[in-house]
Amino acid sequence: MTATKPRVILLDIEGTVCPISFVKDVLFPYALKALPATLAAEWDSPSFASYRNAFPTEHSATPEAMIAHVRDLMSRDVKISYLKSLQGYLWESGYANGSLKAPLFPDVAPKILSWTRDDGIKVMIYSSGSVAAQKLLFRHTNTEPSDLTPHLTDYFDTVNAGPKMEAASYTKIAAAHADLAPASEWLFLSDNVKEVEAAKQAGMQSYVVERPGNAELSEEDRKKHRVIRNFDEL
Ligand SMILES: CSCCC(=O)C(=O)COP(=O)(O)O
Ligand SMILES: [Mg+2]
Repeated sequence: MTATKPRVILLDIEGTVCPISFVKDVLFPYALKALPATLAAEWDSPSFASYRNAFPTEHSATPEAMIAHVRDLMSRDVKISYLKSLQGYLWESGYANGSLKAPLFPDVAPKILSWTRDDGIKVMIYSSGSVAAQKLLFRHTNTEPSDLTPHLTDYFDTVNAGPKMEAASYTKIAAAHADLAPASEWLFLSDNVKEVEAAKQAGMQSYVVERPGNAELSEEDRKKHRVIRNFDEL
């Protein structure tokens, strides 16, 4: 474990609990494939209005304009909240019909279970993916049990917490559960060095997670931050 044993562990998703390739090569193509039929069926439906109205007007005047904009954003992996909300909506059917299942790294589910059951640690999620998308992913994993949501205390995204590279977002998250622990007893785990730096600035403990398929870390990153390859190292 860490110097001061954490009472809350805050987990990033992509590149930390599951491979980046699941997001880029499975989830993104699923959303792009589902988009035209979804827009054809639901363009004027009240239940789709919040997703459509969240887009800038120039990109939501017609289904074709929206499809072109979504394609462009996804090709550049832009993590903007109106895209993330729409993606979560498009993935619902895939998780429901079993064609999507989140491939967690093998150490992830056992550690979430032992942290919460044996160590009394609360586990929460902070991802650029929408809270709705986070819940879908953890409800439909490749592990046993498949649904890990009963073991997760809370979920944060760029809407309810703010950008992941800003210290203020981590301060806001810690403040939302100030009854559990001060920021110094939170541990944030992420593949993104800039996110780790922001969490540390906010007073949290934070380590870089190096998983297969992640971006290379520089020697400087390795000197500045503790790097783990597996949650069993904690
Ligand atoms: C919540 S599932 C989809 C993941 C996603 O869209 C994403 O952008 C993940 O980013 P993260 O902050 O978890 O690295
Ligand atoms: Mg990540």
